[in-house]
Amino acid sequence: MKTLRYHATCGGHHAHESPALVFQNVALGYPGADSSVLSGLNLTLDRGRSIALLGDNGSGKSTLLKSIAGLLRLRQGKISVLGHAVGQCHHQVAYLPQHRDIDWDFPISVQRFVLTGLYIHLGWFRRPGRVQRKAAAEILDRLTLTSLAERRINELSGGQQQRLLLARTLLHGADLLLLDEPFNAVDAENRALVRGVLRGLKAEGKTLVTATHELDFGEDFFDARFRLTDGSLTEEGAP
Ligand SMILES: Nc1ncnc2c1ncn2[C@@H]1O[C@H](COP(=O)(O)OP(=O)(O)OP(=O)(O)O)[C@@H](O)[C@H]1O
Repeated sequence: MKTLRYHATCGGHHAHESPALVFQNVALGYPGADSSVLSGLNLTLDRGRSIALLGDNGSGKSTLLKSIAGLLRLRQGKISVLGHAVGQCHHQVAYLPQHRDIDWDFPISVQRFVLTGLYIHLGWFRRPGRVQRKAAAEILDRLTLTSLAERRINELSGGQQQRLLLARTLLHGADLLLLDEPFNAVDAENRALVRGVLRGLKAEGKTLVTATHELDFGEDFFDARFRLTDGSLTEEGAP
């Protein structure tokens, strides 16, 4: 699968040498709420690594991913993403939201939905060109969605919609991928497919942060596992 490359990067001389992620004493929460969901977060993640975020419902996995994606204002501390302040590197950071966070009744076809993965590169008004359409078609094919390309997104099953979210995330062509439960509603047959795609990303040297309930990825997929409990983050198995 070919990855699209864009001139617009959040480069800078030393940016490519910096870790994928650095959290320094970060606290996260929502406007209007007195208490933070997570606090005292410290983490350094090197490029090319793949980590799991584990934790019960409501423990803050999505909140943590949203903060890295620049969707949540920090209450305290600092997050650096690929050597830049959080929110400055959207070209290189792709976020796969939870299935429930998407308005599936929005009237858009599968094909057009996938192409929204290019929004950050094209803006609202530039149309995708031939190369980009070809890349989108390849990704749909890889996720066995080609036959559904003209369908409305609300005509898909939950598992097909989940693969569609992954397709859009892949088209973004980012170096850092934030995946919020990418196996949600994916059936057994397609699990192998999704697993293969994620393994491919890892082999390409992408950095992956995956919120998951299940360790359905195979033994060696994650380089480290972090658990969110009682508002803090601890590495499992770390001394
Ligand atoms: N938009 C919001 N406004 C206020 N509070 C929120 C918002 N989104 C999440 N929360 C709260 O933040 C806490 C963490 O939620 P979050 O969705 O990050 O957990 P999670 O670990 O991803 O859970 P799940 O496994 O159910 O997806 C919960 O107490 C939740 O109620």
